[in-house]
Amino acid sequence: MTFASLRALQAIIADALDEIQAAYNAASSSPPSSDSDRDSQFHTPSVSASSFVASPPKPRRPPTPPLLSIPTPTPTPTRSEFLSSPPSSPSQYSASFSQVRDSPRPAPTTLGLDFPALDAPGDITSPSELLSAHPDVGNAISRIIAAAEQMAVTVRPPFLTLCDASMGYHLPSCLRFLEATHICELLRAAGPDGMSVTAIAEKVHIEPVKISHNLRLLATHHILLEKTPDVFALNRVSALLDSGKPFEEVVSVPNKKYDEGGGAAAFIALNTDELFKASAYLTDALLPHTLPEESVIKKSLQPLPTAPSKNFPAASPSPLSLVEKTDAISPMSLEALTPTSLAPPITLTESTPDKRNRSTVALSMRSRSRSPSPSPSPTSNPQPFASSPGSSTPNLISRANLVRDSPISGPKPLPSPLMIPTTATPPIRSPKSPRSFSSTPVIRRLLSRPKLNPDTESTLSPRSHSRSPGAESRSPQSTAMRSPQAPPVPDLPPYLRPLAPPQQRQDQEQDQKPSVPLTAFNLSQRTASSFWTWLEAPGNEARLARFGRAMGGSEGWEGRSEEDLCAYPFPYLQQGGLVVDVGGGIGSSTMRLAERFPGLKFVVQDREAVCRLGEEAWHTQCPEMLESGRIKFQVHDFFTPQPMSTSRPSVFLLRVVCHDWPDAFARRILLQLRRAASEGDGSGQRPTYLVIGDHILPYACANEQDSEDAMKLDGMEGIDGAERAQALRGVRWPLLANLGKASSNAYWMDLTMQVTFNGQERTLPEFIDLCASAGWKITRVSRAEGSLFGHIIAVPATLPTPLSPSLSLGTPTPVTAWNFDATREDLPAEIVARASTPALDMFGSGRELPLVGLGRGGPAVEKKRGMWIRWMKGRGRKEASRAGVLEGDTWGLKEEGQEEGLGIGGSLTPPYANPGFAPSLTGERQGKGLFKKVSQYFVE
Ligand SMILES: C[S@@+](CC[C@H](N)C(=O)[O-])C[C@H]1O[C@@H](n2cnc3c(N)ncnc32)[C@H](O)[C@@H]1O
Repeated sequence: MTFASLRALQAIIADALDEIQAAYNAASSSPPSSDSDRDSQFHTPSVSASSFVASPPKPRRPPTPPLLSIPTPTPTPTRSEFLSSPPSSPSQYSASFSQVRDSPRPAPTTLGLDFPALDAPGDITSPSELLSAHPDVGNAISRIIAAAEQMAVTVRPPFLTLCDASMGYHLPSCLRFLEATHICELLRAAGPDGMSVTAIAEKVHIEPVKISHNLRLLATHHILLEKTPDVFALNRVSALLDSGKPFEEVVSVPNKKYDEGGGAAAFIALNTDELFKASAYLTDALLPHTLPEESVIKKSLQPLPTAPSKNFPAASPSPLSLVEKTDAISPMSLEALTPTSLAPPITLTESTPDKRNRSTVALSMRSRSRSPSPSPSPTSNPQPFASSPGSSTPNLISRANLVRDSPISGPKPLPSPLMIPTTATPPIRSPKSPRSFSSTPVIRRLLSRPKLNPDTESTLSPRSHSRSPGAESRSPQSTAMRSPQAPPVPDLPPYLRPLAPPQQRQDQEQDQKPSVPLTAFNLSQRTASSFWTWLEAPGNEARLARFGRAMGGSEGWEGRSEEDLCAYPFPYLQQGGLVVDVGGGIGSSTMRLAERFPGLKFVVQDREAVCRLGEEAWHTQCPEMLESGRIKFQVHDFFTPQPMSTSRPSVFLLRVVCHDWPDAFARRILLQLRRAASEGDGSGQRPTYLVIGDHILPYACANEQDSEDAMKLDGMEGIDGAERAQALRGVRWPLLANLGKASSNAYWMDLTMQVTFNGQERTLPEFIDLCASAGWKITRVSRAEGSLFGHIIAVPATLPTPLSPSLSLGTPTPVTAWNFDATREDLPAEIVARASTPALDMFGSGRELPLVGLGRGGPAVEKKRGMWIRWMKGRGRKEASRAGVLEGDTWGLKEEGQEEGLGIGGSLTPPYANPGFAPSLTGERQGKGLFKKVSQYFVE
């Protein structure tokens, strides 16, 4: 059957190619002049207003076609035949599959308009590029990608497939290198003949051999073009990373690199930087016992032990010794010596050059290492790997520190033009002796601070690690690193500059206790802050700005056709209707929609720092819309009630917001919108529509339950487009039901959400449940071709009853144990101490906690458990209700009089009734947030 399967895949590719070619041929006679012209050629189905309200189910899709007969194999072309002529058309096999084709395959005719070429930068406004975005073409493209990948994996030796998958991490690394060094700007200027690595090296001051190898990996993956040996050029893919600005300009004003253009470069830079690093910690975050608390950070702060140990067998050479033996510093040695993510990348963080003082970072490092400045207060800069407030410079690592015993051989690097001049010198700390966790200033501050929520908390970061007193004796290097007589620091190439000096880092580490890992992101950045807070921390300004721009770049997920825009209910809204873009970022979606729907008004809500950036961007790009008042930015926390006005909004838009949050939080956002929504009056006045823009994940296998009955059970009945959203168009044997590789983007994003936020992309049934739990009924679903990005439209439905205490009390607060700071005086001291660490901010993680000590903890554990129970019985319940931190079936209070679960969460079993388990572990959803985490402490 394997050959049959391979031939079927081959036929799928051939058919899809024929379809694309026919579309191009048809278009070449009258190239599309605009989206609407183009769409009309393809008879884009019109969308009626009624389709946005509950509609009867559509006819089911045709039954699965019968399995295919095995086609006759073709003779294999000889090598000379292959080289002298194109291989015979695979379409000759297609006849065998005509029975399963979705539509008749158009016969290829004379080539007219050509498909965009891979080997040259394309003009995204050309008819050829525009046509490639048409949904029908996009669908054919998806089938080609899915079939080609499946075919490749089928024929490839499994070991090599695994090698490819397991070492694919170098791809984002090299992409980041390409983007951060602004090589695309150089290559654009060089034109189609490309640029040699020697010439590139002169500009970026990185060894030519490193450049060529990094770029060749990208060329091997069709992201760049190696025109001739060691000469590289942009192609259709890498051209997207080009800012369009001169190289010198992006070097001297890197913060402005993303201000124009489509945002793709910002999106790729974001992905390949903080998000990529977070992913490396996915398993560590899920299996915390594989990475004992603190060790992850200690590992990065001290040389690896040379003595045999459980984690590092003696055979592993110390990275320091590696450094000593080499002239250059490898990323691995840096990783071993420093936290992985360290400071913002050099290309992002610095301010514009100070014309008065063009001293470089390296120069300032030199002077610092000769005469350290007095130690500032330990709490003066809570961002250990970021710039000091008021400083334009991130903390830096001294290359000399790393290789201080082995001076760098070879010519001294030239001052790099990528180096960002700075006027500020980061503070340097004098060594301090290790202190206990609770006596550190930051912990004292945390213990005494007022009520917090996850998005206002201070960053507690890697410097919080106390070093063990013996660390220094194990690490002679570390003593030298601290020496004020450290040798002069050579100039650093830009990609090294974000790294924090070991001396500074080690000193800072003594100030704080580390956080317990929260998400993979938290582990990777050594911060207990939420991603959003971290992004707003001093020193991350450029990352924050980049994030906003990156969201604009993510528009590529959405289709560009009229049909895709019709996914929105906007054409049916009254003139002057108000669209509230909730968590709208800097307003990238709003900008696109405002241009397309001039009769509507928009409010973009977000966090204060983001709104500020948004306003700046709009003032530059389209000030008239702001000035006319058609668009407004509004600082608003979406966990709190919507600001109410006399008229209710026509639409609440939540684009790529729900996926940032676990269910309990997403539900809270939706509930707030539901409370502010108009239900409509059934005659004329429309309800407030909720539009969710997120990926909608199909299963990777066929869903045998795709029957009408199953749809009913899943709540999909009456949802226009539900069927199409479940079963992808064009899928046929032997393709995966989700079109495999063609859909991988959505599944990458799913994992990105997990590692960064404990969030997730969702399947349609998951969306239906989520919406229903917050009083919304989904009425329509549509999905862009090729990306699985979907638009879900919902209307107000019955609110769940009883409303959660938080909502009925009107005190919706993001649910984390931080909230319990408010009640600290009532808590046992042990809970206070624990709850005051960021460890409790779980973002509602549903991950299972280790059953440490359960049932075998002896009297000590029993005593703790007793304390927990007493508190829960007494103040806990009352305070939880008052603070409104508990909600619904998993968080919420039981009705008065119900004793189960000590009144907390109907699904929880009292710990005393089942002493073998922590309270959270018997819950339907494994318990969340405070209860889960606090319970953990009581069984540890
Ligand atoms: C993934 S971005 C999406 C931005 C925008 N919707 C878009 O598609 O371009 C999520 C946004 O949620 C915002 N956000 C996070 N927490 C928030 C909160 N509590 N209240 C309001 N906005 C918040 C972030 O600042 C960010 O801009």
